[in-house]
Amino acid sequence: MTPDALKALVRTVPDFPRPGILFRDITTLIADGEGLAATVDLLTQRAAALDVEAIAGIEARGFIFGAAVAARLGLGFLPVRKRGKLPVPTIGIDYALEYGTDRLEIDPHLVGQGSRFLLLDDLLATGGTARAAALLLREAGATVDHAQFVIGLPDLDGATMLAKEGITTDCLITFAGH
Ligand SMILES: O=P(O)(O)OC[C@H]1O[C@H](OP(=O)(O)OP(=O)(O)O)[C@H](O)[C@@H]1O
Ligand SMILES: Nc1ncnc2[nH]cnc12
Repeated sequence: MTPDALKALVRTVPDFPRPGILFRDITTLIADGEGLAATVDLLTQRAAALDVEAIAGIEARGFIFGAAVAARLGLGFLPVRKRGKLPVPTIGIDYALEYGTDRLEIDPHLVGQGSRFLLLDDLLATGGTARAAALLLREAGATVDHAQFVIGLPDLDGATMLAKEGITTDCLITFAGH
């Protein structure tokens, strides 16, 4: 399946969760068996070319793809969770995204000193979420040089925000506009 065919499986919902946001919804993509398999195949091929030892996925949509790619590559998966979900002492970071603010938390004991993480999420918009996740992983001792996404919204410049942190960005498909 080509990236254009994957793009056609993403549903666009205007004015969600706020007026003016064009929400790029991956639930239609993952409901399609071929679409889901092709997405995980493409992410895995591209992740395999990177020198990484583990994958971190961002709650919630990053879990869907991150754990699948980690399993394919035989790597461990670390969930970067939203506030209050982890049952152990955490480190956390507040951040802003395209349509709000939130807090991410991790269990720092799951991060080995210097271990090389690939950050994986469904969508890159402003980059605020991915940047926060990378800073948190680094605070715990990880190296984070690469981030991978199914969808990129280049007009929101998330790749520039991540580049300023020394992080390369890879998106399977892109949508112009917000
Ligand atoms: O690049 P940014 O502007 O930071 O936006 C991208 C983030 O926004 C969405 O997550 P959301 O917080 O809506 O959470 P969800 O995965 O739980 O739906 C998306 O899954 C990314 O994590
Ligand atoms: N436009 C958008 N669609 C879906 N998820 C998003 N996360 C941030 N911006 C988004």
